[in-house]
Amino acid sequence: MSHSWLIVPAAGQGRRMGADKPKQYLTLADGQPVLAHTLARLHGAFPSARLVLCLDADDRWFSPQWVPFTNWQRVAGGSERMDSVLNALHAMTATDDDVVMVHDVARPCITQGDLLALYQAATTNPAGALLAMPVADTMKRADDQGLSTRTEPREHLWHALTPQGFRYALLRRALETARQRQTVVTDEASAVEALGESPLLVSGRRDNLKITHPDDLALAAAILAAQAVHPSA
Ligand SMILES: Nc1ccn([C@@H]2O[C@H](COP(=O)(O)OP(=O)(O)OP(=O)(O)O)[C@@H](O)[C@H]2O)c(=O)n1
Ligand SMILES: C[C@](O)(CO)[C@H](O)COP(=O)(O)O
Repeated sequence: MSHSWLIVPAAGQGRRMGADKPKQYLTLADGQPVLAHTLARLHGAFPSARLVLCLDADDRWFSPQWVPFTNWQRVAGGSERMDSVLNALHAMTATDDDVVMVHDVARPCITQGDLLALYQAATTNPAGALLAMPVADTMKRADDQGLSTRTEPREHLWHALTPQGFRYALLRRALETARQRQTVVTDEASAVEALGESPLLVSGRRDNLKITHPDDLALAAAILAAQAVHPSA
């Protein structure tokens, strides 16, 4: 019997946020931290999935009260995001064909529609799938002084988002290969592409914000409020 798995990398320090605690523990709305909102969204779409939560070994802010899943485990994060995800893969009792979706804890505005669309694509495409956003702005290449030196072609250029979903065996092989090659990848799809596979890009909502910089917190709160009024907007 195959199972669905969710890996949530939540072991980051939030350096770019510059707060007094990791950004996943900053209060977002309803007095709940970012982490609680993200896990609630994932649970709403996949209530029976198995959750593997990657937390820093020295995390002193986490509380299990924020985990709505019945079947879940925590694993220690690693030095890079990919190490945290690999630690999760090594701790899972998954079978090769289980579908594994990886979603940043820093993306609390993810919607049920996008989650289900990604799951469907990851299940039907052997090379997996990732939520992504076609680039809508003109893209500039800067020099070290911040001067625009070139405009990059934006045809077929996408912003990679999360979740990204793959069969367990492929994802584990891809990240272990990246580690053996001493390559640091910033998303799972990069590692799968390096094997010569082509994951499917699934066009996702533009409000699937990754909370990264200080002004992202208020923006994420505004998105959640707007989604509450217009759920399918
Ligand atoms: N060693 C790491 C680094 C990051 N992450 C997680 O990966 C996601 C995306 O990373 P990012 O937005 O860069 O978060 P941080 O690493 O916390 O941010 P920063 O780079 O500003 O420190 C986040 O949910 C973060 O918690 C992780 O689990 N393990
Ligand atoms: C996985 C990701 O969110 C896709 O855009 C992104 O690569 C994470 O990058 P970060 O530097 O770890 O935030």
